[in-house]
Amino acid sequence: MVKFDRDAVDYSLYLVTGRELLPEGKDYYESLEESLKGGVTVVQVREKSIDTGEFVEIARKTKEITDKTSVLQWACATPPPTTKNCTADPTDCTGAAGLHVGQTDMPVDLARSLLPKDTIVGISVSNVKEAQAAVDSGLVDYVGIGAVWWTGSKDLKGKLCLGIDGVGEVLDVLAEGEKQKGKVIKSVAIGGIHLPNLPQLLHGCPSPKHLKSLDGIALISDIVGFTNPEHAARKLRTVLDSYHRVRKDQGGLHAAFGFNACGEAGYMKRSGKELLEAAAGLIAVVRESTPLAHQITNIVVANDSANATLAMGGSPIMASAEQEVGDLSKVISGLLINFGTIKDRAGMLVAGKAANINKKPIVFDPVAVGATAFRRETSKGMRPHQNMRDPQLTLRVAELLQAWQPSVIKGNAAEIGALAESAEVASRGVDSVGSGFANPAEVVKSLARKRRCVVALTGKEDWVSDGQTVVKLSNGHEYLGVITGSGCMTGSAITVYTGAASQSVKQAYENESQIVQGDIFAATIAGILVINVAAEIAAARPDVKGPNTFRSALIDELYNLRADALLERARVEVVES
Ligand SMILES: Nc1ncnc2c1ncn2[C@@H]1O[C@H](COP(=O)(O)OP(=O)(O)O)[C@@H](O)[C@H]1O
Ligand SMILES: Cc1ncsc1CCOP(=O)(O)O
Repeated sequence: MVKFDRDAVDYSLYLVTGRELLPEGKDYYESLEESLKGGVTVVQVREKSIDTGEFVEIARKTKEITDKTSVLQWACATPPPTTKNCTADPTDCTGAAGLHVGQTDMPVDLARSLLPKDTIVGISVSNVKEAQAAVDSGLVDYVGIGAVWWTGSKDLKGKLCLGIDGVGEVLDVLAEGEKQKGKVIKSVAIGGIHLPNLPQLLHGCPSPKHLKSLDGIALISDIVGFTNPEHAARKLRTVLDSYHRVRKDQGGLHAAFGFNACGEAGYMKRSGKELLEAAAGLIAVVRESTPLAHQITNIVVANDSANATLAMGGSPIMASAEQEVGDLSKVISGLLINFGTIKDRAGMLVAGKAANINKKPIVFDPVAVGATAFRRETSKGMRPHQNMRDPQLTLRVAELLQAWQPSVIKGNAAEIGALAESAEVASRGVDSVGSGFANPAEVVKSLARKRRCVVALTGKEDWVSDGQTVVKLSNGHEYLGVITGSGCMTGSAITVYTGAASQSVKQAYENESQIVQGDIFAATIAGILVINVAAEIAAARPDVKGPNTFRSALIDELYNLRADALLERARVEVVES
């Protein structure tokens, strides 16, 4: 048996066996050896429908193979060996280092009483209640949290998929347990995890309250299902290793968010002046790179948003058909998803997923999200639908924020209030009413932490946070409040600027695990400032007599705007960092 320290087990890439998923002609033991070469760190023998004798034989042979490496192997409690040649302890007859039990398998207290002292015991949990029971038992070393997403590898028996938010909630239960009992419970996520959605999981999984992260991922099909499992495991390893490297390099909250605000140097606190300089610097980047801003927006503002995008130096493409947005995603710089008239739900879901996979920033503008239950539910997420098999159907009904990870959420007070589940600010249709939040800095900061993205709250003053720093921006003109679509244009501007920021950093600092790169925070500030400073200049023009002439002048001034004007006029105040 491989010697191991129970507390120092490397759970990072946990392979669950699934012989039924092997490609035709691929031998199980050959596949196993190859996946170990690719960097698997734990193997669990999972056999659900064979006799005990066969189970024991497979588990023993598997162990012979893992024993040639430093990888640990454990057995699965099902089927429990019951033949007279075996004790009821599956690890005893297979030599496994650990035992994994499901909720309907051998109870953990019984397993513990049968097992040698040093055996590792893990249990599957699919909700907060089961996680709490695992903590309360004080008997488990780790939990398998899942299913995260729909999977064909296990009958979920009607249980809800957790989604990334659900994984975070479970991790918070473990973190609370650790605080109270002083016992660390390790965790792996499982179910529907594949190479393309791994960065999304890693980005979103730190728990919202305690920022506790996963210790690893467990998979069947994304390793076993390939003819070259070594290559499959190696690719997963690259993402995992890069994630851990970034966390180590950058430390703290920002690394947990996965945003690379400052390149390899990691997160740096910046003054208002530094942030303004970074934002103003992006004006030239936009003009030089003409970022392609894909916008799924509403019929009311589409024309103004497209013209504003061009005037800023971007290139707009308004496209919402679900059949084309995936393809488009490969060539765009950034994506805007504007709720607006909320008709293109399928397009929004497909485009967002594709943008995450292609590492393009997504700006989410939840227009009037508080106005109707339909909008609220569409933005927030109804997990049951994620169980549905047909991916198209899943995409049509699954909810946006469960389906993809935004880089920026931008909204007025009513919209941000609705997403933050605050009753402080009411909405009237698409507008916000009342005097706003008593503490807007706290609102944007906590929503940024909860949603793991930059949050911008617009209005007379704008508040922007990346979950750590909060800035207040005090430019603009009241005319912006009396033309339609100024908020939507701000969304387009943020898309242009985040797109440019992300694409400009790509060559310089490649990181496999990050969902998006670039100075998303400064780019969000830039997008807001560009609209507001151009508005001030436009409103002061002698030819501007009211909202309609202002609207045309605004496009002109966006076209004429130079970095100097931003540096001179913009008022950026760091209120918290
Ligand atoms: N009274 C105002 N004074 C200055 N700027 C404003 C004012 N109202 C809105 N803005 C600016 O106009 C843009 C749109 O904001 P807002 O009106 O909050 O969006 P929405 O159109 O989504 O309700 C933002 O850039 C914001 O800073
Ligand atoms: C065993 C198990 N438990 C929850 S989901 C699952 C199956 C995971 O398989 P895949 O990685 O192929 O989605």
